[in-house]
Amino acid sequence: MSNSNIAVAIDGPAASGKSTVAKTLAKRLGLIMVNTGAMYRAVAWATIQHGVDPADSAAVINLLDRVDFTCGVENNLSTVLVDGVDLGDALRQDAVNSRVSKVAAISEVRELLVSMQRDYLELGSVVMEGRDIGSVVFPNTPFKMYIDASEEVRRKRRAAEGIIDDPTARDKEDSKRKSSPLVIAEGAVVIDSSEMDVEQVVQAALTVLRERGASEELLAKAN
Ligand SMILES: Nc1ncnc2c1ncn2[C@@H]1O[C@H](COP(=O)(O)OP(=O)(O)O)[C@@H](O)[C@H]1O
Ligand SMILES: Nc1ccn([C@@H]2O[C@H](COP(=O)(O)OP(=O)(O)O)[C@@H](O)[C@H]2O)c(=O)n1
Repeated sequence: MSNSNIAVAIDGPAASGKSTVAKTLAKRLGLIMVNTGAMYRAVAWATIQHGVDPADSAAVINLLDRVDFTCGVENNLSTVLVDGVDLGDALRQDAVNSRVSKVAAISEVRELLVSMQRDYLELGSVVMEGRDIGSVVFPNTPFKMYIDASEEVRRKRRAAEGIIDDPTARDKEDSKRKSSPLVIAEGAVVIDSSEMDVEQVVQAALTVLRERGASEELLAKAN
């Protein structure tokens, strides 16, 4: 890593609880929380906006040159602007859910977004969540976790949010891609959150940081 900022990498399948834990951990430790799924969702959203078939790689790659994707931070949370607009909850809509795996399978899309994700470390220490953070974005960080939960629990958690999305169906579609599929990164600690509440998962994550040598100064903030 280029400076003393640290990266906490949190990966796992859809609706396993990654964003919830990443947000809580980042808030307690005063770190920037980066939601990388929102960036892939932003590209999927742009394909809708511009009438581009998300399965047409050449057309999606061409779109990357025509649309401006800007990542930033607001209140210690990552933001993504598409041609200057923060899309907020529109990124969680059904049409985005059904397109996002297709754009995420395109290597050029991943290269652009991975480079924007790495740039966050210039701004400060981060808790970053996604599918390939420990394996591709920050393979050298010691702070790696894979948050899992059973299919049944994940379906129930997403349904409780009132969102039309079958997280396990999207995972199956994601698993078909050749570049950067979801894997348990080398050295990642697996936390099965099926039977845990949010606080228990956060405590398990803090234990990983402690055991992997995070500074006392950082850990003291969590108390
Ligand atoms: N340990 C947990 N116990 C119960 N519900 C949880 C837990 N972690 C997350 N949730 C809930 O499950 C849903 C999905 O969590 P989220 O953090 O969005 O998952 P992901 O980022 O992995 O897709 C949210 O409604 C969240 O409040
Ligand atoms: N690092 C990442 C993050 C998300 N993604 C893609 O983006 C989609 C949406 O990610 P997300 O994190 O918003 O999804 P949820 O886990 O919230 O359902 C995933 O299904 C993947 O197709 C990815 O390929 N790599």
